[in-house]
Amino acid sequence: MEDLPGIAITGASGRMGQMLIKTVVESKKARLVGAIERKGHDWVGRDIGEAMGGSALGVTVTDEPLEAFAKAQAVIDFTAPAATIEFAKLAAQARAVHVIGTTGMTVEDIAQLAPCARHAVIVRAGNMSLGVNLLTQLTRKVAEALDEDFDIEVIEAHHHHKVDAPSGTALMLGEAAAEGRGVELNDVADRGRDGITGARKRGDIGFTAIRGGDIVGEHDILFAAAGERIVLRHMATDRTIFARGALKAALWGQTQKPGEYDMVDVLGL
Ligand SMILES: NC(=O)C1=CN([C@@H]2O[C@H](COP(=O)(O)OP(=O)(O)OC[C@H]3O[C@@H](n4cnc5c(N)ncnc54)[C@H](OP(=O)(O)O)[C@@H]3O)[C@@H](O)[C@H]2O)C=CC1
Ligand SMILES: O=C(O)C1=N[C@H](C(=O)O)C[C@H](O)C1
Repeated sequence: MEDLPGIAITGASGRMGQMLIKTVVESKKARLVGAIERKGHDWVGRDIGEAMGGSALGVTVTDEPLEAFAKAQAVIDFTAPAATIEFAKLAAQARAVHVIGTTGMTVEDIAQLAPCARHAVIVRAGNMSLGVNLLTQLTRKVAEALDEDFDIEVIEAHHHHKVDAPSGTALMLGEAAAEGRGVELNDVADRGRDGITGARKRGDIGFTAIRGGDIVGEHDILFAAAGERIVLRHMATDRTIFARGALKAALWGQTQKPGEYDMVDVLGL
């Protein structure tokens, strides 16, 4: 057991934080060594298992990330952009693999990860599931095969707590479609329509975000032309798919050189 890679989970009380803790505890390939919450959180100082309403797991929730990261071989982080940038610096200091599921990061945020990746492995993806990462490959292929007679729209739906839009997954799919077309997503993305928008611009890649109830995550890539439509779809019904992918990335990262990677690298797609 002591030989298994130790995993620390940030944002331990969050929807993904709790799912990750369960996934690591149930895994035979890793052990839970840290649970981190922010200063002032009422879980700090409590056993993480008990705080989650179950039996004790022998790991006390801490608000000292560096101490926790120093005991870990990997940090799995599904929190918020500002927190993730700070955690990246600390994970690099601790030479721990940093698996980042956090979405809503700007280009400037992402640029701040590069110096950290000189010292530690970073695996970052807007979606850690096998299905979505396979779908990015399919999206690229379909976009490559079709010309601009086919309008591309990415439509995503998530629960009403989600704070960022378009989702990280929608942006991954949009990037894949743009790559397939041989264009820069930034040049063609249409991210918000309201009022008199004018007719759709040929070659644009549109994004629509639906928010409601407890939808875990649904993504359609629509290729619409005169007289026909193709829809590629992924539907997540359980967050374990993201947690399992993140744990796989944490274990995969143990044997990699420092640098920035994504789930396509991890899954070998
Ligand atoms: N890549 C993927 O496969 C997936 C990515 N996600 C992404 O993961 C992230 C988290 O999602 P979810 O679990 O639903 O969100 P939650 O709001 O349930 O959890 C977020 C956690 O992060 C903590 N946190 C937020 N800001 C800070 C901070 N500045 N310092 C320390 N801790 C902080 C929160 O603490 P507090 O409650 O105190 O604010 C909370 O515990 C989102 O960006 C989401 O899009 C989600 C699912 C899959
Ligand atoms: O916030 C979520 O819940 C999810 N976020 C990720 C995203 O932004 O794409 C992944 C998944 O869809 C769930």
